[in-house]
Amino acid sequence: MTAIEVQGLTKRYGPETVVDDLSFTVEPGRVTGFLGPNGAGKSTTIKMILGLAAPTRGSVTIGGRRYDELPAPMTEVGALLDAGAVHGSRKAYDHLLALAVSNGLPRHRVDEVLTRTGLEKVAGKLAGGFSLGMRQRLGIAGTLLGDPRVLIFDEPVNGLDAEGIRWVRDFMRSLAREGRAVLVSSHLMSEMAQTADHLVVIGQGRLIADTGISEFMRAGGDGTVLVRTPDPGSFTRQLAAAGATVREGLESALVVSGMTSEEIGKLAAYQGVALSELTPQRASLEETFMELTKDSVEYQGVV
Ligand SMILES: Nc1ncnc2c1ncn2[C@@H]1O[C@H](COP(=O)(O)OP(=O)(O)OP(=O)(O)O)[C@@H](O)[C@H]1O
Repeated sequence: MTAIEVQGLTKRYGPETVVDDLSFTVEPGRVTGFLGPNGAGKSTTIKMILGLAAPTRGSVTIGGRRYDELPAPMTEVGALLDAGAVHGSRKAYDHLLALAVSNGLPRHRVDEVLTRTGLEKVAGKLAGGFSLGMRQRLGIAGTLLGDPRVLIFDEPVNGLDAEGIRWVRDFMRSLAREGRAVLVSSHLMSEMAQTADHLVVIGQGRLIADTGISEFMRAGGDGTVLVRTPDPGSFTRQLAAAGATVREGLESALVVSGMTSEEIGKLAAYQGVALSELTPQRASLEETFMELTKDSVEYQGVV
């Protein structure tokens, strides 16, 4: 069953339409990256999924029901919007216990989620003394208390160091491997490249792309092929005769468009030309993302 279904979702604040007729689904068993530049409407969408903001139009359901129709929300969806939202004067264990008890969840879940997030040794310490990475783990532990099938994380790696980022990434992937639906928002494509299986990209509240990560990577190819050969001059003429367009790249490399790497390889073999490199060029994911969203960035930098 589709875990999260967003249909025609629209949110206006006064005259501003911050989420504009957005439709997408979040499926179980994969990490869906929810990407968009700052101000694109990601947080507002997540708030509507969680019933924290009312849609102006459209609907969003979790497992077929609106959030406010879920009898025990924490057993169906876990969400972390702001890892800082923890009482600093509470011990990690007590923070989780309070959450569990107030939601009618059994105490043993507290120990289970502490172990799962590697916090068992610091369970008795005050959350106020935690590093950002530890607070993030504590926040994630809280989302797991009800063992939900759907998890939502809003910019979970913001401000974390490399080790913290790696931990969060691996953790999201392990949750998806268990068959859970994981929705993770980010304004950084590079974060998503290593975490997400699927991407939903928005800009100015509108859907820009809803695609598998590998399709997104393929779309990033700009279609050129980098070729190196000891005699670039004569191979350039042969390529041009075969219909390709060739320009000179760095260090006498040839940047060829209009032919695939396979066709170029065959031509070289046919002509008896030695190649020392034959590499299809791809724009980086970050470049593809910037290109896709450039028209929808709220405030363009002025150079
Ligand atoms: N309660 C509100 N009242 C008025 N405008 C709001 C409100 N909440 C958000 N907005 C506006 O809606 C737009 C989208 O904000 P939102 O926080 O959803 O974007 P975002 O994609 O999550 O970006 P960020 O990563 O910067 O949080 C912004 O222009 C923001 O100023």
